Amino acid sequence: MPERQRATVVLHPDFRIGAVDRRMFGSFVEHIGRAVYTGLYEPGHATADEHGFRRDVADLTRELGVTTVRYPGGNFVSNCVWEDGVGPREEREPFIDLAWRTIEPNQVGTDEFLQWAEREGIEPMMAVNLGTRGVAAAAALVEYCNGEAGSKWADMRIANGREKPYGVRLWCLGNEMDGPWQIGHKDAHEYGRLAAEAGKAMKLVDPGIELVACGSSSMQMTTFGSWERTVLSYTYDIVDHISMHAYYEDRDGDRASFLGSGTAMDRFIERVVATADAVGAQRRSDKRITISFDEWNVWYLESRFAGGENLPLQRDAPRVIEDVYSALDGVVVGDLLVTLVNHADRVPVACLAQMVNAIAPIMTEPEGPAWRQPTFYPFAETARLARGVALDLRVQAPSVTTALHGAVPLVTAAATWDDVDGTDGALALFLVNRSGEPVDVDLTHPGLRVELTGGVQLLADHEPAVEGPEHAAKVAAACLSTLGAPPAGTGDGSTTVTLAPESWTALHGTASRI
Ligand SMILES: O=[N+]([O-])c1ccc(O[C@@H]2O[C@@H](CO)[C@H](O)[C@H]2O)cc1
Repeated sequence: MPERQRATVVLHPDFRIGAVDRRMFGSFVEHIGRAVYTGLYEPGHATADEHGFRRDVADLTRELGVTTVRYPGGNFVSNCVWEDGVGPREEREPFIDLAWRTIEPNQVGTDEFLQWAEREGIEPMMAVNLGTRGVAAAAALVEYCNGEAGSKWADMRIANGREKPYGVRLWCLGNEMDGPWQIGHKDAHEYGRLAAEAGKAMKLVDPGIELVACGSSSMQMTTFGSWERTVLSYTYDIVDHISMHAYYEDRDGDRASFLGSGTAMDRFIERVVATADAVGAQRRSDKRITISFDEWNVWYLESRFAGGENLPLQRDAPRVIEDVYSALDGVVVGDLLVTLVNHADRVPVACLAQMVNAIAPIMTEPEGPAWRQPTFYPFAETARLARGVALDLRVQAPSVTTALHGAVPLVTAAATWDDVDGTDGALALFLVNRSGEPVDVDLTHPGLRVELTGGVQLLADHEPAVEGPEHAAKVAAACLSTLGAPPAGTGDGSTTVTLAPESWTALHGTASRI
C-alpha cells in the first residue's frame, strides 16, 4: 500500500502575522438582479419587517457572521445618482441602470440600506460614483450620511427622517474604474487625479473616514500593476486602502487549478502589497497602504459576463448571475479565506461578493424560502472562529503543478489565537487538503499546550450543482459534518489530524503557554 501523504504545520505563540480585523468578514449588496429586490427587501413577503426587509434573510445574514457590507455597487454605483434614491419613496423615479441594463425601481436607497445595516449591527461600507459623477456629489454624500445638523445635505437627511448621523467610516472611491465595462471608465491618470480630489473633499467633510482607491478588477487586467502604481502616485497621502477584486472558477473541469485558487489569490495580494510599498518607498513615506479585498468569490464569470451591452433591458428584479454552487466551490471559498487570514497584517477589509442571490451564499425565492448555498458554511465558520491574532505558521506540504497557477501546495493552513495577555485563549485552525488523497497533518506547537475540542469539515463533491433549497440541503447533508475532538497534544508534542481528500476543515479549541 502506498504511504499516506504527510504535511507538517508548526505553530508558535510568538510568531504572529497580525491582528485579524473583523472587517475581513464583510460582504457586498449591489443593486443587481435580485440582490436587493426579492432578496434583502420584499415588502409583501411573509417574513418582512415593518420596513419591508425580509427577516429570514436577516437571520441568515446574522448566521453568516457578516461584519461589514459594501453598498450600492459594484458596477451599479458608476451610474447612480444617490440624491434620486433618498426622500419620499412615492416621489422617487425609476431609472435605467446602465451597468446591468435593468430598470431600477429606486425604492431602496441610502437611508433604507444604512438603517437596515444599523438594525443588523453591520458596519456599512459605501461607494461613491466616480464614473458619471465627481467631487461635489461624493462630498455631498459623505455630508448626507455623516454631517451634523446645520448644513444643506445633513439637513436633507434630517428632513428625510433621520436625525442622527450614520457615521459611515469606510468609503470606496468608485468601483473598478480600470474596467472597460465600467460606466465612465478612466485611465489610471484620469482616475488617480479624480480619486485624489474627491477623497480630499470627502475627508474635509469628515476627517474620520477611511478611503479605498480602486485597484485592478483582476490580476489578469492588462493594466495590472501599472494601474496600482499610477493611482497610488496620485492618492498615496489621501487614501488608506487600495482595493482588490478576484473571482475564481472551475474551468473545463481542471480541479487542480481550481483548488489552487487560494495560491493565485496569495500571489495577487503579495504583488499589490509590493507595488504599494514601492510607491511608498519612493516617497520615503512611513505610511503603509492596506488592502480592501472588497470583491472575492467563486464566480462562473466566463460563461455569463461579457459587458452590459450584451444584456437585454429588463425590469422587475430579473435573475442576474445567480450562480448555483457545489461543495467543491465551498472548499475553494474556505481556502480563499485561509489566504485572507494569512494576510491579516495587510488585509483589514474583505467582502465576499455578493451576499444575496447574485453570486451569493444566501438564496431566496420571491414569496418563498431563503436558504444557504454550500459556500455559506466555510464563511460562517471562519467568521465565527477567526479571532485575535493570525499566527505565522510554517507549513510543509507536497505540491502539485497546475495548468493555471504552476506549483501550488496540496495543504494550506491558517490559525488564529485569541489570547488573553499572551498566555492562553481560543485557538482556531483552518486546514485545506487540495489533493484527491487523504493527508496526515502533523501539527507541532512548541511552547503551547493545545487542546482541540471539535470542528467542522466540508468535503468537495463531484456532482453538478442543482438550483433550489432541496438540492442545497442534500449537498450539506452529504458533504458537511461536525468533527469530534482530535487527540489532545501537550507541550512540545504534536497533534496529528487526518484531512479527507479535497476538503476544508476548521478545528477549534484552546492553546495556552506552558
Ligand atoms: O474580470 N471580469 O471580466 C470582470 C467583469 C466584471 C466585474 O464586475 C464586478 O463584479 C460585479 C459582481 O460582483 C460587480 O458589480 C463588479 O464590481 C468584475 C470582473
